[in-house]
Amino acid sequence: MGPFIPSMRLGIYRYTTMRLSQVSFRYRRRDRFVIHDVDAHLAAGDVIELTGVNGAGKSTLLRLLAGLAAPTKGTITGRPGVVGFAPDRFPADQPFTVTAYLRHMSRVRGGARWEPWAERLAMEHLLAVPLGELSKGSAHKVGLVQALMAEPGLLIMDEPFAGLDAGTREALPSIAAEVAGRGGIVIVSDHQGGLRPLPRLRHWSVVDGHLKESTTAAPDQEDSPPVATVAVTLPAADLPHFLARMCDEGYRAREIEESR
Ligand SMILES: Nc1ncnc2c1ncn2[C@@H]1O[C@H](COP(=O)(O)OP(=O)(O)OP(=O)(O)O)[C@@H](O)[C@H]1O
Repeated sequence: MGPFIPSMRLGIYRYTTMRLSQVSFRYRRRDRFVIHDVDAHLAAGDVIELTGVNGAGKSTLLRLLAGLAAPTKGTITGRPGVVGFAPDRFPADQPFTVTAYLRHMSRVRGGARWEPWAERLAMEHLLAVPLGELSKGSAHKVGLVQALMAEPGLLIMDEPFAGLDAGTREALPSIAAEVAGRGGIVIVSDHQGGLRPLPRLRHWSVVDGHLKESTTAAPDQEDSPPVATVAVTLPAADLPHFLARMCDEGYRAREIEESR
């Protein structure tokens, strides 16, 4: 244990509830609606898996959640201030190397540190590569780093497992759990069950633009034993490491009040 440091900031403190009320969306006037009357709430610490067939409206819903598109009808409230969005198709047609792009995004994000994420996602060999020359999986990693670098309160990943190498696939559930452990909300569209190792994963499916939350637990959550909640007091400086360790071990852990 390190020395007690009386005050620290983890970046995410306010435990938000984000609400979608009667959200509908169409791309153009006179087009049909592709999202219909969605009511939903997302609480701090939630990790949500989103599924649906091609064209059901998953990416559109994620863009609405991220604030990249505005509902045609209805409202979305309580969106955390920092949103990280890793799109399904990372725009790789820009004339930058990976490093130049991530440096630029870091400046946009107020000097956020991207290097630890590049290291964690084993990207050193990609840093000098122009974006346009990246494989789909490598481009995804760059998209993930730009989404993660600013410690998002809302992290949205659209099909992040597609084309990813095994190491990064294995790292993603821990990363999602860490963001949730800091009080963030994580939403991931995924058909591959990549987040199923996480306890208490919520499951949403989009069917023809309608959102359904499945009431049946994922197989590995069925018959789960009763849970207990404990309070742990520790030096503030140890908090990030402690939360990461708990999340890595499959527990749901988060700070419940600001250190003084
Ligand atoms: N920019 C756009 N302009 C008009 N229609 C669009 C646009 N983007 C998507 N759509 C339409 O909206 C509907 C939902 O598309 P969306 O991409 O959200 O579905 P999805 O579930 O993510 O599909 P996929 O799994 O194939 O990515 C589809 O009918 C699609 O054709």
